[in-house]
Amino acid sequence: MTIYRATYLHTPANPFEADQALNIQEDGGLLVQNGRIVQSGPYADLRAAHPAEPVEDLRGGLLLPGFVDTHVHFPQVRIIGGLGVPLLDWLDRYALPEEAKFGDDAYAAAVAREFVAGLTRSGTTTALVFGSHFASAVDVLFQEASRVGLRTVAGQVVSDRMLRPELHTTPERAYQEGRALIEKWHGTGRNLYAVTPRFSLSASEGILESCAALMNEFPDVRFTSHINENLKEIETVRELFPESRDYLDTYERAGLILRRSVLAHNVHPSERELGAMAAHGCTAAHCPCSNAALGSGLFPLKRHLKAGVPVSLGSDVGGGTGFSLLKEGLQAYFMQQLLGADGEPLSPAHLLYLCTRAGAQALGLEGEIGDFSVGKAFDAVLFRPPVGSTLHTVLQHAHTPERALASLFASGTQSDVESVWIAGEGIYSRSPAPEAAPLI
Ligand SMILES: O=c1[nH]c(=O)c2nc[nH]c2[nH]1
Ligand SMILES: [Zn+2]
Repeated sequence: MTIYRATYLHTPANPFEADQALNIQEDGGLLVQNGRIVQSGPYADLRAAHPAEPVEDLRGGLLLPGFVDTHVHFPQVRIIGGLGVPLLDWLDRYALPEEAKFGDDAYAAAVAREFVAGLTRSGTTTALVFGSHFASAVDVLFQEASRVGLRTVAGQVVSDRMLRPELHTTPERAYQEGRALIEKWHGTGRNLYAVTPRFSLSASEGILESCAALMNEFPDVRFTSHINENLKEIETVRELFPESRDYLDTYERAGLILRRSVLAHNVHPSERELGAMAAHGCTAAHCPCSNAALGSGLFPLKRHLKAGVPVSLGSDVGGGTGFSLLKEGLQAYFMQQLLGADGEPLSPAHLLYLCTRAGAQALGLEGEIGDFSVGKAFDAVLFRPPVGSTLHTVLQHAHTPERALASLFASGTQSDVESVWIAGEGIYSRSPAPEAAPLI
């Protein structure tokens, strides 16, 4: 067993529903055995109860539950930063040409290393991942995730129209390849499978039916796709599905909207769609940096909350601008500020919840991860800014841990992550800063 001694913060309750949802231990202890938290509370109490156990001293930083990114694209790491165009042009110009390269397993393997490293060194310990259109590249992704130990929920992306021929499949092939991947990876180690049609614009009814066949055959696999991101996209989907009431209905009619479904974006929902998502318990993955970068719009968080739709956060790399969920939290906060009276004011507790427990709930993993309650896996990220950095100065002068958390969201980056654990296993540790080179 090990006692982790730290200032830790977590949200065992939902701050959108309960006051005092943020739990803070200023000099806290977490006793971890076989990767699980077995006792928590003030460090002094834990030490008194376990005088002989080794202690990892993590003071001087903030220890948070590992982040859960509920929308991120594996094959888009190398194209982060395609700014200045709306969604459909961005897909044509940046995303799809890059994704076409993933028929080459060696290329996919190189990017898989970059992708998994990008997530883990940002403090993300669980991710719902849009895989590749190529089944073998998805296999490569799961192999890399397993090597590192990242909790990965991922699937083959399927489409049969309007992208480019090499990215298209057929309903029969989508079913066969999906089935083989599920049998190999779903429930293997820390991996789970998510059935993943790209979006209704590129998916015929036949493809959506093949997705539903997989969901019915494997009742525990997750489902993810995109919805209501961009006005031109929504109009095209309306023309392609004249029988459907709205965008959500294209998935709903196929039986794909369930408690285990996560839909990215939902920037422009109707009231009917929000009501139906709430009724099914389906989550909206809010991707604020991507929405801002692609000019998709301002996410109506207040309407989601009022309707009772669960909301989580996604980085949406590469429409998004990087892997750090701190930045997504900050951008979510900005967006709600900019919405004025229509915005939902977000506190540091809301931001932490969105980065952690909300994602765990979206994926049906709230019994396992998402906060530091006793019994959960020790998935954690230690933010300890380098001495001399501005954030280090700010944290030293923060009056309370809650103020420090707000400052971390305001200006924390990947380089402030010192260590990351998944199920008690150290999977990332920042190497010490290199000696400064002499100027002359
Ligand atoms: O942000 C997005 N990124 C994508 O790759 C994509 N594909 C369909 N719709 C999408 N939206
Ligand atoms: Zn996306």
